[in-house]
Amino acid sequence: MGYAGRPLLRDVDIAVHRCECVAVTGANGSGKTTLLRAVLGAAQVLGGSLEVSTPRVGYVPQRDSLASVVPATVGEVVAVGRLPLTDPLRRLRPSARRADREAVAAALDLVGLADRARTPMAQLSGGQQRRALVARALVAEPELLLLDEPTAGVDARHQRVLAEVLDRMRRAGVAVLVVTHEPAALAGAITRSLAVADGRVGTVAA
Ligand SMILES: Nc1ncnc2c1ncn2[C@@H]1O[C@H](COP(=O)(O)OP(=O)(O)OP(=O)(O)O)[C@@H](O)[C@H]1O
Repeated sequence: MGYAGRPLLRDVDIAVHRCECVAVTGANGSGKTTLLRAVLGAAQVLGGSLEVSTPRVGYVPQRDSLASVVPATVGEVVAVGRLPLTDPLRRLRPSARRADREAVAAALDLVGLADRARTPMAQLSGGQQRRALVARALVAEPELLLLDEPTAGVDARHQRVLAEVLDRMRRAGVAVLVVTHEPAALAGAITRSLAVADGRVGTVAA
């Protein structure tokens, strides 16, 4: 896996199954984000094969500079997460629109931003923006959830909430792959750990 034909990670042999929450740790620049981006098709798979067995993929990016500069409210940013679920014709139906609204409200409530739906995204703090991006991934009702440092800049209380949410999703059958520098914060959810170093992905003993 890599960029512009140059490999960053070699001999990657991993599988993430339903009901698992797999943590990926490693030094800055080791290739953790690249691993997630390869799953999304945004980094190159230069050899071998990569199979994603569901179209329902939720993604919490490490940074989303666009989300914080476009003049959109928190509710609108989170609602974008529903788009893959709804074809344009379905979205015209009041019942579908109501389901979308309810999903957005429930996800905002879960991440503690229920009262911020109408606030411009750019007016949220860094940690609040990360929580909104988590909500955006949740409303997609993902079967595979990819998160890139979701606890960075998030206070202890909301880190605990996130760990509970991830654990609940995992138990409900979601496959979770989370890049983190703070595995202790998500210990309640993580079932297995991988470490990226020297261009390779290794298993971390439990
Ligand atoms: N789009 C890109 N094109 C070329 N090289 C890139 C691209 N994105 C990242 N890289 C390089 O790939 C390497 C790994 O980056 P990556 O973002 O995967 O690291 P990381 O392990 O997630 O780091 P961090 O802990 O700092 O987030 C870095 O040297 C980076 O400069």
